[in-house]
Amino acid sequence: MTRPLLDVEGLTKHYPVTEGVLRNEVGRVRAVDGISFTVDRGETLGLVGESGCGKSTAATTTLRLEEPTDGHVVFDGEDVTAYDDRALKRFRRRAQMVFQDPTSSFDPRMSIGESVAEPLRVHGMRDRERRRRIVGDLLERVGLDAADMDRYPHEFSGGQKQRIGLARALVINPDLVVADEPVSALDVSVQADILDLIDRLQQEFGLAIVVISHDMGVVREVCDRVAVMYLGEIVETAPTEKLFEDPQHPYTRALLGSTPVADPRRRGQGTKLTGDVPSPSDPPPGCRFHTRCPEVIPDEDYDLDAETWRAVLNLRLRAASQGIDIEAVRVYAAAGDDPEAADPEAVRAEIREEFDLPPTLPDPRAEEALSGALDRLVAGDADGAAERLGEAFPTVCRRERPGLVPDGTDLSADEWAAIKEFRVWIATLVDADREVVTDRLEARCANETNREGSVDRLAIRAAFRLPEPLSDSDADRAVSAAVDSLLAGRAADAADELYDAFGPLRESACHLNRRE
Ligand SMILES: Nc1ncnc2c1ncn2[C@@H]1O[C@H](COP(=O)(O)OP(=O)(O)OP(=O)(O)O)[C@@H](O)[C@H]1O
Repeated sequence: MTRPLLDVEGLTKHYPVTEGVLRNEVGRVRAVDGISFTVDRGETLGLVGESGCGKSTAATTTLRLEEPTDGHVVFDGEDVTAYDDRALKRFRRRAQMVFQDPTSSFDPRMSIGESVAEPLRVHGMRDRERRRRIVGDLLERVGLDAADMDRYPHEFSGGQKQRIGLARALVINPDLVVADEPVSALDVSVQADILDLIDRLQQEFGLAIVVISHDMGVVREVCDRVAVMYLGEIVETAPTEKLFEDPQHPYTRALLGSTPVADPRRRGQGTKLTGDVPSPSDPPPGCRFHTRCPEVIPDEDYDLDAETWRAVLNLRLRAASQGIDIEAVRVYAAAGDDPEAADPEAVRAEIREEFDLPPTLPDPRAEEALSGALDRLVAGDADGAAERLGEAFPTVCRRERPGLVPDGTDLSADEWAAIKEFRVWIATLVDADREVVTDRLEARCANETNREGSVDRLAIRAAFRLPEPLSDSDADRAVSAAVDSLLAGRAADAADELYDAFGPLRESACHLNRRE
């Protein structure tokens, strides 16, 4: 069977930002903003990215420890987002979470045997001796002693506690474990042991695991596939080796460039990440990474290298956010003399230096625009300067938001997004009988029916925004076959057709990789 255990599609979590006693909503933190990924049985997927990019929120909303704002989570053919309390309790048996800090995740008054056995008790196993047998066996499997079960958390080291945390997650035989930064609170000396243990347990128990980490080294060690997150979005997914050998997204390259690598041949590969992650309550337009991207695409009319273009855009961004304190620059340029009398040329030079801009840009048209903007800045017209820079230095990276496109196909980002939505919708019907499939299909396609009022191929294509034909002929064939199966009420076949054709594909979201 090729269907994944977990199919997450368009998952979104926005936290409201409120103000005043009436708690009026004045904004939203877009912690997770429409991410999609799959996890196969027995597979380890890494979710990697800098702090604050939404990894933990992705985990807690996938497991419905928090309610998602939007999107679907399909687990073994069931829509987790539609579960009632009972179904959710069943799901919690099958999908477990391991937290970063092993110390705070244990009750200091409970022996670790009681802690590990707690999920068994909660889920109804009353026989104490049986619980102790299971716990003893598991403690041994994670490298501790069965006799340790009568000891208390403070008697164990951080690494041992993380082993106990893993035992507790495994005690009710889950199919999926989500481990949030499983080693980042541990001494470097024991991190490798815990990663080895995760690897071993994954094989022994045939688990699907999602490992969340900010550390590329950790995901490389244990993951089969990796999804890279930036500011609430997934920007690239790829099998681990491919991701490290040939990263497609500039953010992945920058993350790799910021990770110390043991292999001297790979040292210095990529560029270091600079600047802070922008706030998820006001993410940049277009590609969210464009404000920091070392490879941000230059306007084609200019002849400027990547570094200079980055420097010009940094000035543009700072000017737009009113972040240039021209009075302070004047004080600096005056070097102890009256700032009001500071030489405008020296002030301009100071700004250029601050932004790593050369004294003259090599492209005359770009130089003209830049010096015009600098003149306005020096004259105290910050708005005019920002406007001039905004007009003169456009980039597609700011103008258009790139969606994920799969490698090796001609699909557009919109087509690929539509296929994933179609697939996850079908995935919730694989166990349904024909009438149910037909009813659901009719409801979904109600606005698209043909003249006779019935659902046909075109109606399904229209309802799921699947153009006919798709830009990629193989993809079109697979989608057509799935549509036919669906019309015949065979949802399981339709799902298989789509998962077979679009198994975990390599994807990335960057204008650089876009086919014209
Ligand atoms: N309950 C909440 N209310 C408002 N904002 C939140 C809430 N929880 C998380 N956030 C914000 O959502 C964003 C994503 O947070 P999240 O913890 O998911 O990121 P992360 O990648 O796991 O980071 P870290 O590794 O630091 O935990 C952050 O900006 C965070 O401040």
